[in-house]
Amino acid sequence: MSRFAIETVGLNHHFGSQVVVKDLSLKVPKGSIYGFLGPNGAGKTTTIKILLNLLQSPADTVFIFGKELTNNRIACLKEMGALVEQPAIYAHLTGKENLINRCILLGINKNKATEMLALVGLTEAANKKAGKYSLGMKQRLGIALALIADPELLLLDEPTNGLDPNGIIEIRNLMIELTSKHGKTILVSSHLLAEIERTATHVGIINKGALLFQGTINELHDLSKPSIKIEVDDHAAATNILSGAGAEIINEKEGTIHIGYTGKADMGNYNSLLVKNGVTVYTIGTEKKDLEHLFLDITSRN
Ligand SMILES: Nc1ncnc2c1ncn2[C@@H]1O[C@H](COP(=O)(O)OP(=O)(O)OP(=O)(O)O)[C@@H](O)[C@H]1O
Repeated sequence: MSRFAIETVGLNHHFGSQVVVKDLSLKVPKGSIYGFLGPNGAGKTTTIKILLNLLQSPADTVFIFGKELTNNRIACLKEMGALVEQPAIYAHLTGKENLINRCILLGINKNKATEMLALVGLTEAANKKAGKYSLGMKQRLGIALALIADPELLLLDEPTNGLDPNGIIEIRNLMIELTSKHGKTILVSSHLLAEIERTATHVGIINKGALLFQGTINELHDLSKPSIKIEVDDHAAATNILSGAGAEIINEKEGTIHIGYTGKADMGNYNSLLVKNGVTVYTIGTEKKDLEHLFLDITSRN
């Protein structure tokens, strides 16, 4: 059995002469929340549509739980639930009726509707017309619809787009619950790293259809080069002393200096050197580039 819920092997896709997905090899581990990141137009939605077989792919390029997609279309689709673009919701029906409707279509026991409403936190709004739902509630109903046939894998295309901070937190918590309590695997796309940084266990970053980074969220964190931030009473004197000692000055202003990190021992040495030379050190510590900047750095490379 494959340890990946999704694996693509050198996947390509083009619209006319525009190459939209370029030699893409995704590896989405089972049980992960995989943040599929990239700026607008990077090729995320196109990739998700390929995974769902809504767009064609060549044989032996897409594998869902180890099964080749084009030869096992139905078996693969049974493993997947998806929310791509707007959820297909009947506005004149209640949330519950929307779910019951889907149960009837799929030949699933209607009780599943109540279970799904509870899972996505819509029990109290079950009998309200879906057209009157807030955007966040509509997204949650969309996720409930995607989950109704109990798929192992959920593909969510920018599910927090347009939501307020509360709505974002609700979707975030729902994703964590679905993986931790229900053993699902989730691929969630976003153009904002900050939005999925706290939930994703793994990250794939694409731009112009090409994969620029793939790994765990910790591996992404490790990529950001740390610096040492020092707060002092006299930054001009401190800068002289530090550069004289060979430190790489990254920037300095109003009592704060950033220098390149070269190890813990050096940090101690810089501290005593400053103190010995009459500079008061208020704080000294390491600081990492925040992930949003790292994301911008990575995506501006190609
Ligand atoms: N049906 C289509 N026909 C022609 N070009 C398309 C089609 N669908 C998408 N594209 C183009 O493919 C590129 C990738 O689009 P895609 O929607 O996959 O990007 P995305 O990463 O999901 O972006 P966004 O975050 O804006 O949704 C874009 O340049 C887009 O204009």
